[in-house]
Amino acid sequence: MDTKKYFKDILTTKQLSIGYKESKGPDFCLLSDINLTIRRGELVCLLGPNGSGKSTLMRTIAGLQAPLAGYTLVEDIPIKERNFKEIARLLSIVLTERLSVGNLSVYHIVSLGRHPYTSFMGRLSDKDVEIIQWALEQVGLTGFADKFINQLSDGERQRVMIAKALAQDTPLIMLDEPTAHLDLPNRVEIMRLLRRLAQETDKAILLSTHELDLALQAADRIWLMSKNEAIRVGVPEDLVLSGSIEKTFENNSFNFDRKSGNFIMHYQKKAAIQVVGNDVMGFWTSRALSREGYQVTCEEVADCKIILDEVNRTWNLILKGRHKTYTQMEALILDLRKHETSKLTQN
Ligand SMILES: Nc1ncnc2c1ncn2[C@@H]1O[C@H](COP(=O)(O)OP(=O)(O)OP(=O)(O)O)[C@@H](O)[C@H]1O
Repeated sequence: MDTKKYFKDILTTKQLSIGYKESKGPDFCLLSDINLTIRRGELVCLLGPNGSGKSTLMRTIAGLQAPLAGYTLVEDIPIKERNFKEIARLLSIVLTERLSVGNLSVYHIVSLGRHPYTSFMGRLSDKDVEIIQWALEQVGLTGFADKFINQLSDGERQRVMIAKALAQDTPLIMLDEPTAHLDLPNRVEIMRLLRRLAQETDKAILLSTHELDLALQAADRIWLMSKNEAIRVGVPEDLVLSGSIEKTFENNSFNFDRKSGNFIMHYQKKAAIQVVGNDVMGFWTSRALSREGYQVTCEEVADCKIILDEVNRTWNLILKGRHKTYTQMEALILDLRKHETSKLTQN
């Protein structure tokens, strides 16, 4: 592998300030002094809560919105010194909006990606045709070329837009929330596809997303945005271990659990309950009990424990000296609720 090429910076921001110019009064500056780089062959995920400025940053980097200060270099030249055609050969963008051009074929849409290379008449050369076919192949849509956009699912439409970006043949592809309208299997597929493309085509791919879980699994690096704070950059594991992810998504209703990589909802806390057994059944039993508000522990709790039998899939509840065996979690939960209600009545 040509490692020099692999680590080459495609895009760099220098003391960039992003925000909005106000007609009256001072500018609305979201963040200043942003210094970031994207390298060839890497998938970078831009993460952050709603309103932290992800779209504004993406638009500013792409030159669609003027920075308040600073500038962006694409392949070492400031983007503002490049003309439209040059930029279109360096950087392609897939935006969130759903395509509303139902009467265009998949092939036609993907061929628009060749625009920066075709003549004024837009005639496609043999090379253009070859690249369009390659792009369709990359996203698994070879047999879809003649289909109209309105005949496709959301996942397929998104792949068409990625194929168009591939046909544009730019070293950097930017995608604003590419998984926004998709169900879980399609979200995973799109992330897997983008990761593979970054690795195999040596392109840099930058995407903004709310999919923390997928980003942690797929990204080479994460740009972590939160309001009025410098963007934190790092491989996912460094950002998790340093507590940055936890801090960014801190909330009264839930928290990010570093150990499991999951968000844990906060519930009203009831008494402690001991769960004996920590296999798969133990995991799901603890989940259900936490949702019910119990503080689940593996420490001894004398008058309230559940012993799991993984082999027979039964729950043995020992509550205030009484024993009862359950074959369904639901029945156990209902009994615990009854117990809580009777405690309240007694009080
Ligand atoms: N055209 C605009 N003029 C002024 N302020 C704007 C404009 N567009 C967005 N903003 C403000 O800029 C801030 C960042 O918005 P932006 O859309 O960049 O955030 P985001 O992280 O992409 O949010 P989301 O995750 O909800 O898409 C918000 O406070 C928003 O209200």
